[in-house]
Amino acid sequence: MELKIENLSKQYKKRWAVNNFSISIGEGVYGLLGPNGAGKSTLMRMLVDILKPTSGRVLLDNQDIHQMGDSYRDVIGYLPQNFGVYKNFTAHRFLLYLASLKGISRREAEPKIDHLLKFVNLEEMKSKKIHTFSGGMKQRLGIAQALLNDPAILILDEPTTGLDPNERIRFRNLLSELSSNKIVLLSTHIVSDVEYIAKDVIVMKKGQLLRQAPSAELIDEMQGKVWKVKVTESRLMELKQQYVIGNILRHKHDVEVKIIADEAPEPGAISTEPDLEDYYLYHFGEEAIQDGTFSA
Ligand SMILES: Nc1ncnc2c1ncn2[C@@H]1O[C@H](COP(=O)(O)OP(=O)(O)OP(=O)(O)O)[C@@H](O)[C@H]1O
Repeated sequence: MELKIENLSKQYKKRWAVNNFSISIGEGVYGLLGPNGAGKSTLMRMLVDILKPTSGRVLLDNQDIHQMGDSYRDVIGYLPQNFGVYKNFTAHRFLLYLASLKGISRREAEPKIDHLLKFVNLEEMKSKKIHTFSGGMKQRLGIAQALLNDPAILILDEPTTGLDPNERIRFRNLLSELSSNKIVLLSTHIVSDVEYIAKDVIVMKKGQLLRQAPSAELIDEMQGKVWKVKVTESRLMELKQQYVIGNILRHKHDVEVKIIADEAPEPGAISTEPDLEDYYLYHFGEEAIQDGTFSA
């Protein structure tokens, strides 16, 4: 199975939300990474064929998805970013309702719903109303609804929003269980969501593709660009004006700071092992800090 995006663009008035974007993905988990406004949601909405591209096309095994119509919708599962749920429905009734919208009969849906609720660890919530659910539970219910038609392609728009660290880990494990014979594309601006589980990280900047590569390859590009220095608070203030700063550790008498820079920022700077956050910081700098990329 191959999903091929060819020169896809979307223009809103004068702004290009997605600009000449081309990638090709096969089975496995792919992480679409980029700051707020990079164009991730717009790209995903075109991928599920609910938004018409200004130009370009998407092919599934060489067939144009727009021309495939319902036969494409049958193989797609989608979790939109603002996943509205019917608060007064129980989890069971909600899934039954969505199954009927997807053309699945009640007889077929009932065992599937039980299976999915078990899979997303919501068995005990089956008869509970959705307004009693935590953010993480709602997201997991969102995954369950996206899986109702046993889709071969799963598109998840910021699925970890609002999840606490435990729920995040549970969610990641759930995804890696799913991915063996599916194409799973998930968008996020949280680096740690995709660092370990994604086959490839697809980095998006201002509507364009910056890179598609395994995270190890992106990390490797950062060798020799990540530094640790110990400085005073006042020197730190100066460094902040000049460099992209990573983690700051405050000790009793000094401050240990991670700096992303092509060359040693200070005479005593020690070169350290990079990670994917460093790659992201290198390319998105302050933007990454402001949009909460490192808050998780
Ligand atoms: N319906 C619309 N009309 C006009 N501009 C839009 C519309 N939808 C998105 N945009 C603009 O297109 C750009 C890309 O938005 P998009 O929502 O795709 O980004 P994103 O990477 O998903 O960011 P976020 O994580 O904040 O949702 C933004 O500048 C946004 O303001």
